[in-house]
Amino acid sequence: MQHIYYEVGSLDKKCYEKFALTEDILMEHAASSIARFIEENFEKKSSVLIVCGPGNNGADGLALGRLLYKEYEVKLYLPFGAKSQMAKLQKNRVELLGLTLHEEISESDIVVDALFGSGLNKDLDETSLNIINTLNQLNTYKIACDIPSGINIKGQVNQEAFYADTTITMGALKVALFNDEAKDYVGKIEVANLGIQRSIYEEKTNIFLLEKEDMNLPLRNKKNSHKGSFGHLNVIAGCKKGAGIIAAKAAFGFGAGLVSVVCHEDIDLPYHIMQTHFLSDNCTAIAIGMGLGKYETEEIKTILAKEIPTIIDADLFYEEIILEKLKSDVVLTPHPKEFCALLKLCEIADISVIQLQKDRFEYVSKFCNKYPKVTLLLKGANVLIGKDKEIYVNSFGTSTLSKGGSGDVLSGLIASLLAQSYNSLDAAITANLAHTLAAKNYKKNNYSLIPSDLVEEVKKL
Ligand SMILES: NC(=O)C1=CN([C@@H]2O[C@H](COP(=O)(O)OP(=O)(O)OC[C@H]3O[C@@H](n4cnc5c(N)ncnc54)[C@H](O)[C@@H]3O)[C@@H](O)[C@H]2O)[C@@H](O)CC1
Ligand SMILES: Nc1ncnc2c1ncn2[C@@H]1O[C@H](COP(=O)(O)OP(=O)(O)O)[C@@H](O)[C@H]1O
Ligand SMILES: [K+]
Repeated sequence: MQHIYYEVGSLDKKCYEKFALTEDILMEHAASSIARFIEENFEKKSSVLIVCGPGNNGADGLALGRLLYKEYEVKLYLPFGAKSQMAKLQKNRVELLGLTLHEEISESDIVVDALFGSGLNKDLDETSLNIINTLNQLNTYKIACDIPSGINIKGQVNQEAFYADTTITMGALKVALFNDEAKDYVGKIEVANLGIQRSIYEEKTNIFLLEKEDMNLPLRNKKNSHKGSFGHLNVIAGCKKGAGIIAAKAAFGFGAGLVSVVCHEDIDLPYHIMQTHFLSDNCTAIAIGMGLGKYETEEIKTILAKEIPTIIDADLFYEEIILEKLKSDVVLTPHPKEFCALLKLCEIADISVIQLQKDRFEYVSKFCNKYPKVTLLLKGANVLIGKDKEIYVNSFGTSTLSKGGSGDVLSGLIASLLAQSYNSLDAAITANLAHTLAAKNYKKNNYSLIPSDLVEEVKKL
């Protein structure tokens, strides 16, 4: 797991005050990291266009130009001149070196966007917008310095932003890089060391980026076992029975010893999945909500009142009957529209999906502050898993998963781990990693995935 921060100003301050490092030293390291990336990936003499803004992001770009000068064909473009102290200092240095400034954008092998970084604090004016649009049209390798210009500190893209192939971010990972709106722009993310090791630069945080190593698959080590050793999941199937069946199949493939679908009407199920009309006596986890539609309220209430590990999905996020359950340890897996309905139901906020997507981290925090026992998994391009004060980010997902039924597979995977006695947070983290990594491993075209393909890939992890 890596740390993620809302802002790194306080970490920079620690460097100045505690380690007597200066802004100049930090900046030199920031620029060196980008220079190293270019030297490792591009031949000498390649042309590098560096677009520098008026503040310290631009100053990073100017310092980079100085570091590459002579070995590479450096083209510095400063559309707004140098305004911050550091930008003026760096501009003076490049001028003393004999570097001339360019007056316009031209085709180059590499483009470095050092226009705006964490200081973007207002809408882009026409000139900046034109620059970003022109850069985006260039057919070259694109590197963003710290953060693609046009993305603000919350990760919102309110007009347009620079489409980076790689973002080299300074010091530590920032929340802004992981908002869904930023995902198409950031490309591959690398962290630049600012003069001390990252482990010293960083402080305690409540936000974490999940890595493959955080996935703890339900591998079986015990030899003396039987099916009952791996739990019995009950999936409650409603009017859209397919959803429950997909979840049940995913759960079985992910290790639950027994899986039953609870349904009043007779349904066609694979032979290894059982049907029952009521909850099983030995049930160790419940999955409810997917494809539920209208269901007998009293019956749902009775099921939710059971002290059995439960995952709630889909249709139930619109129903008041879940409110009582939110006081307990339960897993919720809403997509953005369902989460908006839930926020309203809980009287936390009455917002649109667009508003939610602008501030995903904030609303997950608000919800988890109010319901600290709940494990909340907010679906999206980057999934956020919130529990009490902590948020875990999974950025492995791809649009391969944008298909009906993908969410049902995820519910099944989480439910399977709950049935196998994982705690709620561990179940959500491992199942979500498995879900996204399975989709990543899928080799056919990225438009073609169906739920059963996803389950097959999960089996191969
Ligand atoms: N603080 C530090 O120690 C370090 C900072 N570094 C760099 O410094 C950057 C932050 O620098 P700054 O705080 O100077 O901020 P920026 O350089 O990101 O932007 C601030 C400048 O842009 C202008 N501006 C903001 N929004 C605008 C808009 N929409 N249209 C036109 N102009 C706009 C502001 O008026 C100001 O002149 C980081 O992103 C990083 O690249 C790095 O050098 C590493 C060390
Ligand atoms: N573009 C994307 N990038 C990453 N993950 C995605 C993307 N689109 C969808 N997903 C994932 O696919 C799943 C879709 O779930 P959901 O919308 O509930 O589907 P359904 O209810 O039809 O099964 C979620 O886990 C979501 O995070
Ligand atoms: K930038």
